[in-house]
Amino acid sequence: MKVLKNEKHQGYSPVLSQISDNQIHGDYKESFFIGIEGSNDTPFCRANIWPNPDVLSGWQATMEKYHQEALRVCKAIARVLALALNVDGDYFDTPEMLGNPLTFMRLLHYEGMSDPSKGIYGCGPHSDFGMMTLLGTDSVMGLQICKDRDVKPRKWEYILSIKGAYIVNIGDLLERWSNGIFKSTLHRVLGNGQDRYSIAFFLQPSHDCIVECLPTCQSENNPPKYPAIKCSTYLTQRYQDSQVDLSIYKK
Ligand SMILES: O=C(O)CCC(=O)C(=O)O
Ligand SMILES: [Fe+2]
Repeated sequence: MKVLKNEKHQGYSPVLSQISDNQIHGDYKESFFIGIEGSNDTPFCRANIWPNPDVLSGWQATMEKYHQEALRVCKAIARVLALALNVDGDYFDTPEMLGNPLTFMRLLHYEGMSDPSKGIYGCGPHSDFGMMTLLGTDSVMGLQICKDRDVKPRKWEYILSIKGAYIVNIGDLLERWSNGIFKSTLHRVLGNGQDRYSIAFFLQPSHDCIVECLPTCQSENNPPKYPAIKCSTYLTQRYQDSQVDLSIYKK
């Protein structure tokens, strides 16, 4: 499974290779990243790296099916979110918005014991960058959320995993779109010494989508809090900020 990752972060990432905002150590997790297939010069798209089918037969097809179904679920949730924001249910269903979404999937394995006082985490505190994340977890506790990131000291609450249910995290681009009506969820993962496995499916708008405050989320007394930004510009910046120098793994 340890197919080396490439510069576009596809494939396997070892423990300590990813770092969240304001963290000293990397995360105590290993992961396998599956992005969208594309030609090498398309930003955010690249041929995925798959394990040898002789070793894991049928794995690629299973992952591709999961990817397709997770996208279907996210698009259905996007319709509910649109109605909640007082725009048409199909508001996000345009080619510019969710027509060619930048969807990424990360299969995660956590290990070891976290110690937040020493900055040691399974996954350090962060919010996801995109529109929303569909998270499937096993029954090992670990995920915590902070409902109000501005209250200090921060209060962290465990999220129980419910068999057969997904956790949906609001991402930063949806916070921008909704002018802060939907707040992106600050979350982290603590290791408790047990192995923990999860699958995160990240939904991000189309590459050239301009994410700007929805007409229904602003008024004279409530002007847009964030400037309009192109999805790819925003994501490039956020991904660059969260990666440890990849060159150390290219031996
Ligand atoms: O594993 C989890 O429960 C959370 C994963 C996560 O937050 C992420 O990969 O962004
Ligand atoms: Fe996350």
